[in-house]
Amino acid sequence: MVTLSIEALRIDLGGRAILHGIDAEMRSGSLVGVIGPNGAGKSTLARAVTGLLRSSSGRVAIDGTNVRAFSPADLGRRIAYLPQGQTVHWPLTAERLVALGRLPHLAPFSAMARADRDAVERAMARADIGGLRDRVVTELSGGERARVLIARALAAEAPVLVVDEPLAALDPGHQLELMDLMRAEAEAGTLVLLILHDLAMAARFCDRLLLLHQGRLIADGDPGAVLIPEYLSDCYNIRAWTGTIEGQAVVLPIERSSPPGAAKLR
Ligand SMILES: Nc1ncnc2c1ncn2[C@@H]1O[C@H](COP(=O)(O)OP(=O)(O)OP(=O)(O)O)[C@@H](O)[C@H]1O
Repeated sequence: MVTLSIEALRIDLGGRAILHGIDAEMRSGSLVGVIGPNGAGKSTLARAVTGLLRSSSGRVAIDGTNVRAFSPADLGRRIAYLPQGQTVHWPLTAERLVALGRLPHLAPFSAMARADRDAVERAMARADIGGLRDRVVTELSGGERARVLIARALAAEAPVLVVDEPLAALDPGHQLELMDLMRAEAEAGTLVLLILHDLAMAARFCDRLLLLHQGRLIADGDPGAVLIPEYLSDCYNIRAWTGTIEGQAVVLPIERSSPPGAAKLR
């Protein structure tokens, strides 16, 4: 069981505040979605959680220890991170790329042990990329490569998994498969922090949503409590239909709504 605490976190970049005093606590076994419009600070939060950014004040801690206090390998065993829109420049096979996910577990210059090879196999099976094993990743389609990168993150078998907008390159079937996989990871005990633009997927699969807007945490709670007309209008400038179809939550943007106080164009 791990506890990830974001405590009064403030991040400044380029001389301005990007995140303003974010507070949230999360535990193993949950699928937490981070949503918010472009530029809200979602990726910045992911980079702070994974120890890549120094906070101006406040901190992110795992079980009480500041993430910035861990060595890279120690932190890599605790948090697996798949950044947004990752590109792969080296012509590695998919299997070799997934194996890179085991690096935090290896002593310098040492070969993978049986346990590492087993973890790579498990990750490839969970991401359903066994058929791509020997393919060169630079020759894969965008969606195939995205699934290989998910497998690399899974191979770390870290208790915390942070994935930044993984759905963009995937077709609808693979989007549902990926969300099922993230759900299964959470049910198996991982704390999954998932940055998402797709509000319907967020509503349907996440246990909890953090809604960011202009670097502030506007709402934190059940999807039903966060995806309400007031927040959707204030943060995204949209009016949306929310409801259920065949028992599944659906959020369907209908039209742009005017920002508060703005004159209507029509
Ligand atoms: N290194 C940087 N220096 C200055 N400003 C930055 C830097 N990185 C990000 N920002 C700014 O911080 C704000 C938040 O960026 P961030 O990437 O966290 O947003 P986001 O919510 O992930 O957006 P998107 O949905 O578009 O990916 C943006 O205004 C961005 O321009």
